[in-house]
Amino acid sequence: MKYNVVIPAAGMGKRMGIGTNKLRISLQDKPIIAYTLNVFENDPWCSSIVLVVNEQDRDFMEELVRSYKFMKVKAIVKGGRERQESVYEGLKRIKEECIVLVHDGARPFVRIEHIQKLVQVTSEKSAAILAVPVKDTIKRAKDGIVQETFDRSELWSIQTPQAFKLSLLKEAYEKAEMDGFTGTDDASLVERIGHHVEIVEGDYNNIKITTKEDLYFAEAIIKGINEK
Ligand SMILES: Nc1ccn([C@@H]2O[C@H](COP(=O)(O)OP(=O)(O)OP(=O)(O)O)[C@@H](O)[C@H]2O)c(=O)n1
Ligand SMILES: C[C@](O)(CO)[C@H](O)COP(=O)(O)O
Repeated sequence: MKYNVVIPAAGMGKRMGIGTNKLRISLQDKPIIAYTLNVFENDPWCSSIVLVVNEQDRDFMEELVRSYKFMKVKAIVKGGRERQESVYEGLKRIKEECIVLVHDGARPFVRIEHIQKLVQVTSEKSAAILAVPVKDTIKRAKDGIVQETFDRSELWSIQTPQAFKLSLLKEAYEKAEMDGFTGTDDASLVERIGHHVEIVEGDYNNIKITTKEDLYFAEAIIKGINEK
């Protein structure tokens, strides 16, 4: 079963606070983005990768793709100001109907078995996302006062990849642009045009590297993988 993937990597890593794109940070001598690309390069189901970058990082990313021999990277595309714009630019490069995945460059530890499970579900249902059950109790608060406590058994922490039939995702992106809607993930754009999105359970190691403490978790995950 084949798919193409768009990898948004054009962020500025503001919450990391190092003044440069966090995806350039090395974990054990390899940049974060190289871990992410490596997963898809090694998945036989992945046909091609569209990598979305910002102009400041273009030379770095091109050199990285060359030196690590990421042969599946077929296009390196200029991103936008928000993640949603970057993904949209990437999607425009994929023309033929297919299953398309969107995966954050900042999630380097996704596993091939979960990607393939996601693709299988998408081939039947057209839209599916990786997620893990929420472990904390989640409350909604206003001005520091709790308003409600959610039923945790219904809550999921949403990850990427998120997978869709290409025409469905493009329709959702076009509609969002027309309506000026911004979501924090790709599935929310598909949900709002009335399409069901399936949850596929992944694992807790598929973290998004967002803030400095995530770098410690990332090192621990790499150590754990190497010890297996
Ligand atoms: N304009 C943007 C913003 C984000 N991303 C990418 O989307 C993914 C998830 O975004 P996030 O973790 O929020 O990354 P940043 O935007 O870099 O971080 P911050 O929000 O802290 O600035 C990352 O791989 C990031 O590079 C992107 O391609 N284009
Ligand atoms: C898409 C996402 O990974 C889902 O968890 C996430 O929402 C993208 O990044 P964010 O900027 O931290 O929301």
